[in-house]
Amino acid sequence: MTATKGLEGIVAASSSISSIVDGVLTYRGYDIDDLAVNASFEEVAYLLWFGKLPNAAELQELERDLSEYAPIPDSLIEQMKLYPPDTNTMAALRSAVSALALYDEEADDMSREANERKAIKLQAQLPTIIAALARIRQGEEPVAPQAGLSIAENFLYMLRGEKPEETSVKALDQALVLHADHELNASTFAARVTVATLSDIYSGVTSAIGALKGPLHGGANEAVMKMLKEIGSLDQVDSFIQQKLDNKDKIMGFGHRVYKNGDPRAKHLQKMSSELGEMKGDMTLYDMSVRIEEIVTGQKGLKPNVDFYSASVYTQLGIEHELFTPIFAISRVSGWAAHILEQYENNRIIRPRAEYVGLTDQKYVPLEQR
Ligand SMILES: CC(=O)SCCNC(=O)CCNC(=O)[C@H](O)C(C)(C)COP(=O)(O)OP(=O)(O)OC[C@H]1O[C@@H](n2cnc3c(N)ncnc32)[C@H](O)[C@@H]1OP(=O)(O)O
Ligand SMILES: O=C([O-])CC(=O)C(=O)O
Repeated sequence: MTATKGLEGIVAASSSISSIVDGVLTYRGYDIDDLAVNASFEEVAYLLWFGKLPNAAELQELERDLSEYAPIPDSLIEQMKLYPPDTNTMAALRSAVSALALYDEEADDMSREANERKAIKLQAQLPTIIAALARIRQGEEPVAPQAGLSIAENFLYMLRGEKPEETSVKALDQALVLHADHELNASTFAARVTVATLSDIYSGVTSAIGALKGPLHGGANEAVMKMLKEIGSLDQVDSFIQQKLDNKDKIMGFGHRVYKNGDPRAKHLQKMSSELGEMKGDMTLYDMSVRIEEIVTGQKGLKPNVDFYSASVYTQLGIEHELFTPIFAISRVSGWAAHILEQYENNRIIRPRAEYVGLTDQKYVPLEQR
């Protein structure tokens, strides 16, 4: 038995949700380039969960359910107020989502119907939790979700306490579409491993949030913004990046396990970053990002992934970097839930083997002789 480090190239599940073939990403057979410019995030969530695009009545019903489930229990808000003020937002989100299960009477109901309902509840409640965590951290009262708003609009509304302008809503909605699912990425795999024991959907999503938090995965978008802040200005980019490359440090937001010729989502985020910069009349972050890309791609052949330009996009939307990875979770919970439902439908416990490389033939030595 020989292990493959990082399971590279191992096909560990069959799935009909999303695919990456020759650098083309599709959700249920629809090219991400098509969905990114045409579909709303709610349509995409429906597509991932139910395998087809919704008709008008189906979409309306989903939007109504999302609005109905968006409020979170008052006692959960009180609990979140007790979290230490400087807590990492992903750690707080992980705890709050785990706690959410305690308030759901059907948390352990394993029927398909109940699990679909819980998928919609989780999708509806994650934005409410994240906006509440952000406001609590600022010393402000959480703003309750407003019925009838899209997920993107409601999130920005709950965050800011006032209705956002159309351009921001559109940009965030498109970013949510782009992040919704991605085959067997680390957090989705974590979710599938967890629920393959027939544990509940909340356990699966809590595991996934833990996996998404790391800087090699979803946490990279926050790391990119920290790097841009540390660099500070366009004229500092060359020396900063060169030093990192010389030290063999990783440049966050670059590289990918599957895409070697570029992440198809990155170009949409780059375009958005440029457009938002132009609208704000400040191209600094965009120009810095483009220069970083020129150097890293030029010298290492590494291309930006989905996390690279999302950092400047979210900053241009006035969002603080502590919320970048949680926003990724707002989108990706749609994909996690789709994979969890798929795993339950055709389940077998996920239990691979390990190649043992430790000591052998050891004999027990009594404590007093050690
Ligand atoms: C949503 C997402 O999860 S997208 C990914 C987000 N993560 C990041 O942006 C973090 C930075 N990137 C990385 O750490 C990696 O590219 C990963 C984790 C995305 C993929 O990892 P792997 O498939 O294991 O690639 P691996 O680390 O083996 O990289 C291959 C080579 O490229 C180098 N490399 C990969 N990414 C980078 C990078 N961002 N900066 C500098 N060098 C890099 C590696 O050091 C390695 O070099 P070597 O062969 O000389 O040792
Ligand atoms: O697929 C991966 O390994 C990481 C990624 O891009 C994602 O989860 O969107």
